[in-house]
Amino acid sequence: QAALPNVVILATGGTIAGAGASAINSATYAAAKVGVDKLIAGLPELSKVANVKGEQVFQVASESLTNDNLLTLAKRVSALAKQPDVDGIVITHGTDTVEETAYFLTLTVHTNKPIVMVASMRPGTALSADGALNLYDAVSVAGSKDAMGKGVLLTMNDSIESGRDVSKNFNIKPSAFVSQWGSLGMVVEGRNYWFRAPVKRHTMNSEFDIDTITSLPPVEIAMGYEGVASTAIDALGKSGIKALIHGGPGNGSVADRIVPSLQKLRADGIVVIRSSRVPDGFVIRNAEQPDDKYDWVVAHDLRPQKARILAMVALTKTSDTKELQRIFWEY
Ligand SMILES: NC(=O)C[C@H](N)C(=O)O
Repeated sequence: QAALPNVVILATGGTIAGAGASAINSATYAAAKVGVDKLIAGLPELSKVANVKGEQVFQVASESLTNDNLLTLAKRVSALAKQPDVDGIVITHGTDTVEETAYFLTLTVHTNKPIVMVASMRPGTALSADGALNLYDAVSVAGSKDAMGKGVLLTMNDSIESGRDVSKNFNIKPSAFVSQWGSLGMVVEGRNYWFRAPVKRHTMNSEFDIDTITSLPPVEIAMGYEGVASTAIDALGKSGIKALIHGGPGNGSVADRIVPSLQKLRADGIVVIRSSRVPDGFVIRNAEQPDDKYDWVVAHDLRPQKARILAMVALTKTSDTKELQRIFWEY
């Protein structure tokens, strides 16, 4: 229909494509079972808001996605966004790592067209399944002119979240996704209500471009906790990584006994990035640890898993720690 926007749904699996043995199975089910054509056929309401086409990119639970999957997906999104007959793109995804993929696309895809991630906490076979409405909302947001230029978005539970800020903060409830700086808006009955816009660099304003990225450097995460030993950090230091994210407690603090191991990594040319495992807040440079003296980078407000995504992308351009710190402030 000429009056409606053209939206492509890229399907990657997850619980939104999941199936359980019975309707009471809201938590026990197999993810990534239902194909995109069946998802679209099961939701005839989509044809009222957009001309929808589906493409099955992967069929996996999101905890099993790889760096290669990220590159494949982002390159496909970038190619579609360049097509004049595509107005918006929806990506169905598992909830476990959707925040990581959303941030990767935010950093690397150069487009103003809406890119909307969507997921569900319950499989479509369960009572009160949340996937159908979430998908309807995603398609309607992806087809909206007012969603352009706002970076990669996520629609879950009536909310429109920033792909940069959003995190999974609860592992069962449909209200699982929260952005510490607030939702961008809400989508209700196919209409968008906006309250904020992102200020960090994204999509069109990013210095990174998926069309020129062919591989991602290995970056790993080590957590901090009471009684932590240096075993994991020492082993990772010998594994060929280019950067290590330290997910420390509190303000991204680091146990005294771990500091020499992190200094050894830095002396060996590995970038050390100090982040916090606390869900909200941000890490301040030279508070807790002398980052200038040790030549460490701080992850600003990014949780360890998001800091890893930015580190991989940034390292495709530079390993200069001053530049990396600038990038962590700006994105
Ligand atoms: N709700 C979900 O989608 C969880 C699932 N493990 C996934 O991330 O694929």
